[in-house]
Amino acid sequence: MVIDIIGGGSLGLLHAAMLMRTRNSIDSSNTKVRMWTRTPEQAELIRSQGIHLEDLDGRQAHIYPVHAYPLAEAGEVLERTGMRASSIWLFVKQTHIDSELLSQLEKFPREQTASLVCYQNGVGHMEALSAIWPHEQLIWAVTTEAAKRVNCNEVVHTGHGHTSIGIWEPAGSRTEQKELVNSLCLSTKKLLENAGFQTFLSNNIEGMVYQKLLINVIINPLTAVLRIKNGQLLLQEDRLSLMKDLFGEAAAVYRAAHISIDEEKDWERVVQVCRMTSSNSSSMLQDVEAGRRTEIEAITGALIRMADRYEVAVPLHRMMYRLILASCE
Ligand SMILES: NC(=O)C1=CN([C@@H]2O[C@H](COP(=O)(O)OP(=O)(O)OC[C@H]3O[C@@H](n4cnc5c(N)ncnc54)[C@H](OP(=O)(O)O)[C@@H]3O)[C@@H](O)[C@H]2O)C=CC1
Ligand SMILES: CC(C)(CO)C(=O)C(=O)O
Repeated sequence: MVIDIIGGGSLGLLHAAMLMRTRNSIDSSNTKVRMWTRTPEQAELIRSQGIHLEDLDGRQAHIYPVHAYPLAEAGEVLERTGMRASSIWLFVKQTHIDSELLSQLEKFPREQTASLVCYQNGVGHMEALSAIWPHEQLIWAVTTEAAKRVNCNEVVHTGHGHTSIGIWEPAGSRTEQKELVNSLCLSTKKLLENAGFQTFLSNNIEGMVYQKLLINVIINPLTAVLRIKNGQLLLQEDRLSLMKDLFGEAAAVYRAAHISIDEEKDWERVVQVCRMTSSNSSSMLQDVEAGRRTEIEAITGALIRMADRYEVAVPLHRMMYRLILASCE
């Protein structure tokens, strides 16, 4: 089986390296990994030098060889090798999902039953992706693993978490092909577990998405504005009190929108993720530092839109939203 990884950023490089490392050591199955990057330069670098992975204990691994190509050349490359895709894992940001990427994904040579595993934080992307992919084959992956790309072929695993996967069912739709869906989810879980990622199957994946959103609306903008690592949020009373206030506003929105929330457990989860990913720079901080567009629209923006719909006041989240917009070039 071939796994096609789209996006050679922090999480994409981490997953490619961990999947390949498994294959090179214990996995006797025939799993192969192909990487698809935005630029030909990154693909060339990965092909010629492989990927360097620093794991959580500081151990280094050099993964070589790695098949890597620019996504724009997928049609040509796959026609030449005669291998169509069956499991595509998408590691781009919400901000990268534009009409060009959607069209490249739609044209990606693949089996009829191919799944698209989507790792994005925030909400909104599944609706966009369902326009070009059968929703029963769209797998939602919600992860608290953390990674930081240090250059185009080097990545550090900065935090251990867990990954929940499940099928996206848009409101009012029904999943017809239950057997196919189950086997796609099970095979994805097995691949992740073999690679060392703690993974759960969820039949309430939307609930997990909102649980994760609650974590991201607090950690991401705060770390990006304060320019600190996740663990540093817990080291000072003023930061903790800001986190609690942001949590309180978000909880009020969830209650108004009838999204399940357990205030004690969900708050503990936010603190736990800060601890488990303490040395990570959140993905939003990585964007702000690199002068890239952030995912604020899909994270805090989504919460604010929900708050507007249910007429709940969220002044602090509005301020975080404005501060992030103001801190980007
Ligand atoms: N980093 C983390 O610890 C975590 C991240 N997440 C979420 O996972 C998702 C990915 O995050 P992360 O890995 O940090 O993001 P990065 O910004 O590090 O990586 C995104 C990658 O996508 C590539 N890309 C963009 N457009 C295309 C395209 N058209 N074709 C091919 N590749 C493309 C970018 O290429 P280029 O570099 O050339 O621009 C970049 O390498 C986000 O939604 C994030 O919120 C979730 C949990 C933790
Ligand atoms: C889990 C966490 C908070 C790790 O930093 C993340 O989701 C992110 O950075 O976007």
